[in-house]
Amino acid sequence: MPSSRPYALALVIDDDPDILVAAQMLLHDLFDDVVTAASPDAAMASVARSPDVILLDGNFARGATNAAEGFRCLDAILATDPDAAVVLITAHSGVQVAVEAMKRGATDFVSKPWSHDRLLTTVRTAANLRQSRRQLGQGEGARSQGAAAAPTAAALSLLGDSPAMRRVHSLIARAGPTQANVMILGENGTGKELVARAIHAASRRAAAPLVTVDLGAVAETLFDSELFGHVKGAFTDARGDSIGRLRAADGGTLFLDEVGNLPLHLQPKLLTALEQRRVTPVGSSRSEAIDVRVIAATNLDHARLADDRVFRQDLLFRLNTVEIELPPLRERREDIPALLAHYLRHYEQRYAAPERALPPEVLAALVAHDWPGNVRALRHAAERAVILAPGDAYQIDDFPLGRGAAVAPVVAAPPPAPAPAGLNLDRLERETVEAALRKHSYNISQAATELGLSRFALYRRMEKHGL
Ligand SMILES: Nc1ncnc2c1ncn2[C@@H]1O[C@H](COP(=O)(O)OP(=O)(O)OP(=O)(O)O)[C@@H](O)[C@H]1O
Repeated sequence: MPSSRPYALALVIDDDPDILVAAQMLLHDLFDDVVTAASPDAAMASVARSPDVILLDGNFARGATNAAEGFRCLDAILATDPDAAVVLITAHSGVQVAVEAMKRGATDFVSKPWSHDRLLTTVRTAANLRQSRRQLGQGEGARSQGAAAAPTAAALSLLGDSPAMRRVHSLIARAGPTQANVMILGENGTGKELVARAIHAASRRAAAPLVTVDLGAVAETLFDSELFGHVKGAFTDARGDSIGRLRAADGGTLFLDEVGNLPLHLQPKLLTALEQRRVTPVGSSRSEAIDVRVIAATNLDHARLADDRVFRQDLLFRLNTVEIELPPLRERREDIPALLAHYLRHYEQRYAAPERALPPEVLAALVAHDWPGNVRALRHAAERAVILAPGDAYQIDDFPLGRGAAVAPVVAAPPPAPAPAGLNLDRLERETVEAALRKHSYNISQAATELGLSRFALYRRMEKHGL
């Protein structure tokens, strides 16, 4: 029976047994299997199993702080598997270590001690990136050729041939190679992050890192340190220097996800850093120059963004030199067949399931569905159908479209299958999550707040229930 966890394998390489146990427990919800290794040498056999993500400690020798061993291991991993998503663990390291790791091809970094949500978000982003690299067949070649080869490949992963998507592709092709800041607007799940990646890949910065900050997930109290970094001793937990996301993106692209969630009183700090192109780490008296191109994304619509009680217009002006709007899927239904075909084939291969037919009346009902969760929901629905479909052809009730969902009258959606006995708690959870999502029109941040969950925890539950 295929598992409902989103990823297959994580590898954690660290000489501290406590870290290995903690990471194993934490990652277990996301990965079918979490394997550990206490040294780089011991890890290489597991690297050959193509983990979705590799967490790698920088230092193994006693007292070492320059991450030399970690870098050697990173090089060896990328030589074996150029698509590997490696997240470097940078405890007590100087800020240069994180920068150097990203330059050498690490996907991201986390500092010890980590917050659980932060680690899970980083790991998940890294695993998704690996998945898209593999889907694109990108490897060392594409990464080092950077701007020349990557744009077409990255743009290819953005499916859809509707007039709206053609406009999006054309804007990516035109704005990508420039230095212009780009603002991407669209409901949750419409593909804003994919567009950000495609723009970065089409830019002259493609060989440098794309660093993401989810402004919906950064705690207000950690905002300064997360964005601008801190120096050792700046506050109680600051046991080493931390580079901060803006400097980590130096030379590359900074992706400000959910920028509309940034509280009004913190917006001037971001604006100042972007205007002056300098950041001052917490606890430091010296500012540092940064060279970043900014891509921002939000699910706020134009009207909300234009309201200066929600968003400072001077910050908006700095961010939206070019604006790319991703319409909801219900306004570009002609893209649905290609997306369905792609994700059904994708999950059939992933789960070694038979390639089933999609009868025209089922396709018609899926095209007529309103998809309030947009492409993300369609993708999850395809995965559930691949796992659950009993026959040779897909039926409409193999797809979890949600109670009360708008489905074409041609084929009425049957009521959802009753929950198996003994799983009532599961059913209640699903219904509650679904109700919160509908109440907030699939605005993930608002639904998460109402449910008392982090955005990440809500995503996990959506994935679990195929919402
Ligand atoms: N045009 C597309 N072609 C193929 N897959 C897509 C497309 N658009 C979105 N997806 C898939 O849908 C999912 C959600 O996309 P993405 O994370 O880019 O959306 P988002 O708008 O950034 O969402 P959120 O606002 O909730 O963070 C991803 O799995 C992505 O691969």
